[in-house]
Amino acid sequence: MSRLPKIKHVRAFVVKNDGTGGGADYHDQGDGHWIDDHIATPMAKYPEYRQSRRSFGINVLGTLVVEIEAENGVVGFAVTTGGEPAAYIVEKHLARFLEGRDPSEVEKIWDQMYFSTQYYGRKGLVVNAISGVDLALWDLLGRLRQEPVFAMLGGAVRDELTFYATGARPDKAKELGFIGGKMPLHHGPAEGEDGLHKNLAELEAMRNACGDDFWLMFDCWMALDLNYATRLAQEAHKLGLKWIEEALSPDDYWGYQALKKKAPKGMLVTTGEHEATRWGFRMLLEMECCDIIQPDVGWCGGVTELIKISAMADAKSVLMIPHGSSVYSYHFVVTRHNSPFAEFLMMAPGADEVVPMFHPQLIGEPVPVNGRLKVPDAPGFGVELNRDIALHRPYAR
Ligand SMILES: C[C@H](O)[C@H](O)CC(=O)C(=O)O
Ligand SMILES: [Mg+2]
Repeated sequence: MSRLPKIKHVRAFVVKNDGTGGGADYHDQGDGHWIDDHIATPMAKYPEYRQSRRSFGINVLGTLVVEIEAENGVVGFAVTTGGEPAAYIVEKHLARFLEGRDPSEVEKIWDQMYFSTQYYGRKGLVVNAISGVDLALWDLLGRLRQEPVFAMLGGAVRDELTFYATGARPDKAKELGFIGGKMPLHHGPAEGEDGLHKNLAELEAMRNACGDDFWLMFDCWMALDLNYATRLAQEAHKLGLKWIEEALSPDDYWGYQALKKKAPKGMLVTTGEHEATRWGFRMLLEMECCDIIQPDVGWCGGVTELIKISAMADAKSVLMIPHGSSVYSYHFVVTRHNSPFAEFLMMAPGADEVVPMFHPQLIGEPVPVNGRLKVPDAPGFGVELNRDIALHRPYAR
């Protein structure tokens, strides 16, 4: 019988971007930021949506903040994306499966959240909302038990995390001590041979700047077709590209299966950032679609689901390197042998300095120094919600 206080209240907030950065909705940045500068996307076949991802609405959702308060006043929280529609789902649908319940019932609560929404959910926004609640629940549990989340997950298997950086300046990432640099792909199939050559020229410039041993990767953000991805992989292999990421639509399991067979020997095929749940990842793993899966713990179903996804990958000797998600990833990665390094998203506009990934929403968000980080051992995820930001609760009950 658990001695924990019961859950009293679940609250969902949205955050107005005050212009200092998108926080969990990291694509919600101002003009001139590298993350919105002519990046290849599935929408780039329409010239009017090619230059900026904000032009087609990449930032419409915004951040979701979930708070879960226990009867003794202790509050756990999490931030992810999903904004107002996710806040609606949390308050109007999911909260009922938590309020009045024992916070240690993570499995039962997850199961009820997922199967009660399955008829309109399964992936995307609804699983984002479930992930936010699940992360807030793990944060609350950690605070009630006075343990960091990584300890509740079985404990750290290494002393510190090692990071690669995602951003437009791998040369700067190298100077800052990262083990590799993942570059956004700037040109997709609609920009033809000229675009392909520009992509390769950028890679070559970074290879020359970074030297032969530094990892360089391309993030293709679902923008390519199989033919283009295969050509890019073959040409980029000559320049030592380590992996080609999310080249195709997340729904095209067959395409990924073919790409993995066609990619040059030694080049890794990675994907999964926009995949969700154990069932989605089972498809990627059983169809042998990739060498590394990249679930985002704030989108794939939270920690409770990532435990299952990670175990499946481990059994198949596939690495699991989560996408972004700051502390929510770090607490998981440090506990798993098949997650030997982590991603750090460079949120400085020029990708040339290390700033907190979810700024300004978290207080105490740790950042890598010299490409390394010891995961803080404060209770829960070890961060606090910045209450100076404009929080708004649209569906208060
Ligand atoms: C750089 C990518 O287009 C995207 O914004 C981030 C991402 O996919 C990743 O960090 O991985
Ligand atoms: Mg990516």
